[in-house]
Amino acid sequence: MTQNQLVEQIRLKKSFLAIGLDVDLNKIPKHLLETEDPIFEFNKAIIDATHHLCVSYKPNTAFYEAYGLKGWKALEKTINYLNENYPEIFTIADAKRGDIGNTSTMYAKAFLEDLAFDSVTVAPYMGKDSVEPFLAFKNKHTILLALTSNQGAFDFQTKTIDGKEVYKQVLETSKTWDNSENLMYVVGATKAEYLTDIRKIIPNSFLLVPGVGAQGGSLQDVCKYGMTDNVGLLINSSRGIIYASNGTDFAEAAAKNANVLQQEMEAILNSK
Ligand SMILES: O=c1ccn([C@@H]2O[C@H](COP(=O)(O)O)[C@@H](O)[C@H]2O)c(=O)[nH]1
Repeated sequence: MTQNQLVEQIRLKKSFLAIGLDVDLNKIPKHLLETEDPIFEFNKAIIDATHHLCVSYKPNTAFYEAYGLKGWKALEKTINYLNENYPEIFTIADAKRGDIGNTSTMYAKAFLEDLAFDSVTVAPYMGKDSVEPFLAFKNKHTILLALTSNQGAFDFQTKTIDGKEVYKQVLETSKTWDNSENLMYVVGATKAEYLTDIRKIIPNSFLLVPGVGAQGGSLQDVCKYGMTDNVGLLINSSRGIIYASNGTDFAEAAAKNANVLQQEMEAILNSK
């Protein structure tokens, strides 16, 4: 999917919501555990109930890898279900990969070619030759960790080296890499006050913004400081939506919570 197609979907649905599919078998409704593939059944019900309210789904691969082969199969079924039934949805494999070049190429093939996600999250720590293999995939997107939502972001990302914060160096340097037009960036909703500075460096790039909901980030603040003429934001909420209920009404309850965020987004878009 191209970025223009993503913007079209945002305008059509009046939503820039990315729903996180972080499936924990200890948290899903008990009746699903009796089915052959509880993770997929959970995802399918959530997707069918919420697809009209969001433009993206973001499975965090940790929640699938933790269940071994069964988890990986459920991830494959989930992305195939999305690509077959809702091809207009922008899909994100939140895998946070990155390694020496030939290994990165294999990671990129796994998520962008074999599983056919639209995008994958990548850590910038190993630099240019670890990220460019992901950027080489046409009409696919590499979402680089810039300033993350967790407390540990202050350990390295905000530290100053040679007079500039590390996260700013990540943003500036990554713009010089081959196929950098395929880059998007992760910026945590809990760091909204940094967005003014971030937008000075990457005025038009799409940002994936996790941290609204369970982590306490503010949608209003993120939009105030980070929104562009093309919206430029994908706001992620995972636990706050998918675990709205652990009863038989779980999908309906998830849709209710997603609807609250979509309505807020619509109001913000209408006010621009
Ligand atoms: O800086 C980051 C980068 C990634 N994440 C991931 O996003 C979701 C957030 O889930 P919530 O339940 O809405 O808190 C999860 O998959 C994280 O691993 C992040 O939170 N912060």
